Amino acid sequence: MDHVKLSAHNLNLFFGSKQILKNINIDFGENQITSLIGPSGCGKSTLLRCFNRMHDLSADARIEGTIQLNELDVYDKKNPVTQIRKRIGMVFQKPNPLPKSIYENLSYGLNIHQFPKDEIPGLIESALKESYLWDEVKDELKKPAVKLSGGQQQRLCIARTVVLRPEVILMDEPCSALDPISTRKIEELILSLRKDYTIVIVTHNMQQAQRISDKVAFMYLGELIEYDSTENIFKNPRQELTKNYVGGHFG
Ligand SMILES: Nc1ncnc2c1ncn2[C@@H]1O[C@H](COP(=O)(O)OP(=O)(O)OP(=O)(O)O)[C@@H](O)[C@H]1O
Repeated sequence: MDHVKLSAHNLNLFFGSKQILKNINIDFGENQITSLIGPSGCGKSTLLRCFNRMHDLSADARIEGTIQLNELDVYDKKNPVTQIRKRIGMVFQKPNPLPKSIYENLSYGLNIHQFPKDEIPGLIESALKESYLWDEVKDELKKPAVKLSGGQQQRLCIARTVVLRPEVILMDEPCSALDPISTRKIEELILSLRKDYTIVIVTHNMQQAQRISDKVAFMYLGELIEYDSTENIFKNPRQELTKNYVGGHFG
């Protein structure tokens, strides 16, 4: 791996007394797409949410171990969570645009982070182009975002993340609410974003994992069982559990 962008070391997570993540160690390479796969409830989303401190407000969540973004200790209380989330953005399962216009969905974060006012229109245009949405919305930027189709809303949510120029984008099953055509569009978009961002994506869709990822991490019951190139995970897994899962024998 050329350059490690994001990593977890000896990561344990407990909800109350129940241990959900067990000693996770993983390095994500810069400008790589990594899929997290595994049966329902194995902890994929919980792990993803650790990377940008989404558990901060869950009173019953306890995290041990470290997460690093380059040299930065993500859980060092000196680092405000808003800054962490600017650098490590997130896209959720269901498109969740703000109940505002298309334009305001993008200007919102830029204003919070005090980007210069005169740069905002240009940044919004670039983010919409980068997210394959510009041509469809350029003449109706004042339209309420909720009036877009589901697939367009998800591309808007991706644009809302990239407009802040993050380093990492976390995606939690971003296509699960979409039809096959919208899904393909988002997959193409994810592939095109790889040149600028490091992407970690939770997916249930094995074909999707094969189509878009450089590396795949297979989790089972809170443990990271195997982490390797996409080709090795699907064609030549080292672990019996991985083989059974990607072979469709359980999950
Ligand atoms: N806030 C919470 N409080 C307590 N338990 C939780 C909480 N969030 C998740 N869990 C539990 O943690 C475990 C892992 O859940 P998680 O959503 O990470 O799994 P997953 O692999 O992403 O599953 P799926 O593929 O179904 O989304 C499950 O047993 C779940 O019930």
